[in-house]
Amino acid sequence: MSLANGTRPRVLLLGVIERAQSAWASVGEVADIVTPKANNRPDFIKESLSGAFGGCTVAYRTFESVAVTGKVDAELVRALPSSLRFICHNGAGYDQLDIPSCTARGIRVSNTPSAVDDATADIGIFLLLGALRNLAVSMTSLRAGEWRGKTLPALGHDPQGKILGILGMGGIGSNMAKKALAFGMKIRYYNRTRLDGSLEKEVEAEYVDFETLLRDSDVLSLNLPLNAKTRHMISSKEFAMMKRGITIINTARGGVMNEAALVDALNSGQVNSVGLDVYEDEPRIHPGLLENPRVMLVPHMGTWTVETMIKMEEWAISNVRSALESGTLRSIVPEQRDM
Ligand SMILES: O=CC(=O)O
Repeated sequence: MSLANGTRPRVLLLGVIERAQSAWASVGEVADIVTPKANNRPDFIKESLSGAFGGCTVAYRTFESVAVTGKVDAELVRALPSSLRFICHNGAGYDQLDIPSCTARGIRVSNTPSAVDDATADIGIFLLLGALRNLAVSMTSLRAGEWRGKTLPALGHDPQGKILGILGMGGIGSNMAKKALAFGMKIRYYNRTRLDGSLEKEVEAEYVDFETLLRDSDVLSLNLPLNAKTRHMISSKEFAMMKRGITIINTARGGVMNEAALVDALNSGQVNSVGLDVYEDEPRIHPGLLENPRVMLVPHMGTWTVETMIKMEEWAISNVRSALESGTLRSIVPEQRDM
């Protein structure tokens, strides 16, 4: 493939391709791959402004590349080469990217929506069962040679017959609903838009308003994207409306829930137990969560499986190919659908 002026297209690689080597090699056949030398944001910005990435039309980025570039915010977007037209993000959640800034610069962004559904819902179910059973402490005490611990852990709870409230019924939420049905849970959900009747039937879920979801749920699972509207959607006021002793699962993004308010709600007993894969300021974790035996913690590993990693990388790479070959994206983010 060559551009009108006879040169090969250039693709900027931000992060590492872990598994989908052959799919990535197919990009290398048609484009020159450029990788930054910088390993921190100031150096990356300097390198970019020096013209090192000039001519790149497409960038592929991973969630972890934020450690080098920082967030793709207005400042970073300004520093990117003026040739850049597409950013193909490997991940479902794209809150690391400031979409309005990308749109203003004419940069289209894609994510990898349904590729993550199974693995994320699986870790959601793992956290749900683990939090209901208070397994965090006994798993740690066993490894410390103390069997069930110095004091007996509190008895856990069964999922059967409990109401699982799903906040955000997209691909992950509905996948989780189907899996929770196998554990005998009753599903309620709240979503910006109600599912169509057949999908609602398939997941056997009852649509309720936000407040009813908070009031009725025995377990609440957060499955919605983080954006300006959803930041701190669950905070002190919402905890106060919940059933006393609720269990909360978050595999979405930490910022959807106010972590300091969560610690208070755990300390007061309003929230009985929590299962978390995501945190407000990763990799920092609120000490009140680390100290609390009723908190089950996983370090953002919802999609951390060989199969899902391959699916996600291949999906993101298919966006790179599509951008190079036809100037379109397979899965542009919803905010840019009209672009
Ligand atoms: O957190 C994982 C993802 O957004 O894909």
